[in-house]
Amino acid sequence: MGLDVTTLRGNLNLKLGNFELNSGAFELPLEGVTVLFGRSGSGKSTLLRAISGLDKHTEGELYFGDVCWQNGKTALATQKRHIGFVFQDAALFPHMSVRQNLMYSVKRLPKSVEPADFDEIVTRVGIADKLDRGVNFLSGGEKQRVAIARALLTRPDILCMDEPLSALDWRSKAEMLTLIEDIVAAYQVPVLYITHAPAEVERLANQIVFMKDGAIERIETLQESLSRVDSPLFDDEGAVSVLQGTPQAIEQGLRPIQMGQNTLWLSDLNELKKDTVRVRVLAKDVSLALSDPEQLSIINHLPAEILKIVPEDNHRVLVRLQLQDGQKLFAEITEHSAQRLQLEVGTKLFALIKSVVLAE
Ligand SMILES: Nc1ncnc2c1ncn2[C@@H]1O[C@H](COP(=O)(O)OP(=O)(O)OP(=O)(O)O)[C@@H](O)[C@H]1O
Repeated sequence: MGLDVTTLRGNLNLKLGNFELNSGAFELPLEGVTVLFGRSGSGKSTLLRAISGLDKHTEGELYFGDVCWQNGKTALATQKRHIGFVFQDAALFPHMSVRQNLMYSVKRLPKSVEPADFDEIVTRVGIADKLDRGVNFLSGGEKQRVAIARALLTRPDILCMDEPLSALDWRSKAEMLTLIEDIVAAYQVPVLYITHAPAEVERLANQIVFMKDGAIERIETLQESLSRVDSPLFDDEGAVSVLQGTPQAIEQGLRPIQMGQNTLWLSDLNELKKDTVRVRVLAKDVSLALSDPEQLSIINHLPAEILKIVPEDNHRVLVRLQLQDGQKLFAEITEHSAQRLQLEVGTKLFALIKSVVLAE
């Protein structure tokens, strides 16, 4: 990440039974976490297999920076692409200990690749005290940690994760999300991440590859995709905004999150180790007032300006707002309220936020 972002570009085709992957030409700067998102059967796993060279029927072309990975039917072998894999079921050797599983892949590294720092990785991933345990005696979350450590030990240029959290309970999911953020920051390894869960996308994604019927439909940043009123990331809870801010020390039993000159107050007091956090706000939890409602019990009220007003079904309207620091927020209000407040593009007002949670 940072200065030298490698771009993955190509156009891949792969036929599997009745299914055809025809990605279309794409150019993907590998920075942070790239989520592959789409309905079941849209071809996310197939695209990941084609990118990784795991299917020898892949055709088309693919370049990792200047290095050619696929040219027609000629493909660079998967092990020469320096990719780390983490799948839904950790895929460990069941009769080996954690350490043996890890060493198995370290020993098979090409001589040209220097193994990563074993102790540092197992400590960061949280398995240093489990190295001599048989993997059958690990929980689902622990197995996934081993799979992540195994992948990191090979110093991958890309980490591919195919629904890595889908078999875990909510608590393990939350811990793993924190771990994934941590390893992306610590090792600067770009991640290709498949998930169905919008909450995981909101928490992790820098950019999103939307897949549909075996093709890449579009590639967008998280904020671009959340700015569309028909974003595929919105489920039955409706439109969602993700705001970014800097956590401050707890004050009066609340956690202030600084966003430019304004502050959001969270009731979540868990320790936050990061400089920047993402918070999630449902549009239906945001209402609007023309004057600063200081007397209200709602603590979060931010000055905002209307960018767009979009009529929805059920006599409701979606109002796109810009906050003072430039971040965008959706409010969903009734048509009646919109008329009563005489809202129009450019109106300056206050967004009252009933509920804010950390994205996870
Ligand atoms: N080896 C195979 N032979 C035949 N068809 C296959 C094979 N592998 C996958 N398919 C089919 O290709 C289509 C795309 O599958 P893929 O797993 O890429 O989708 P996906 O978007 O990852 O779905 P999900 O979210 O359910 O995992 C599916 O219809 C699947 O049944």
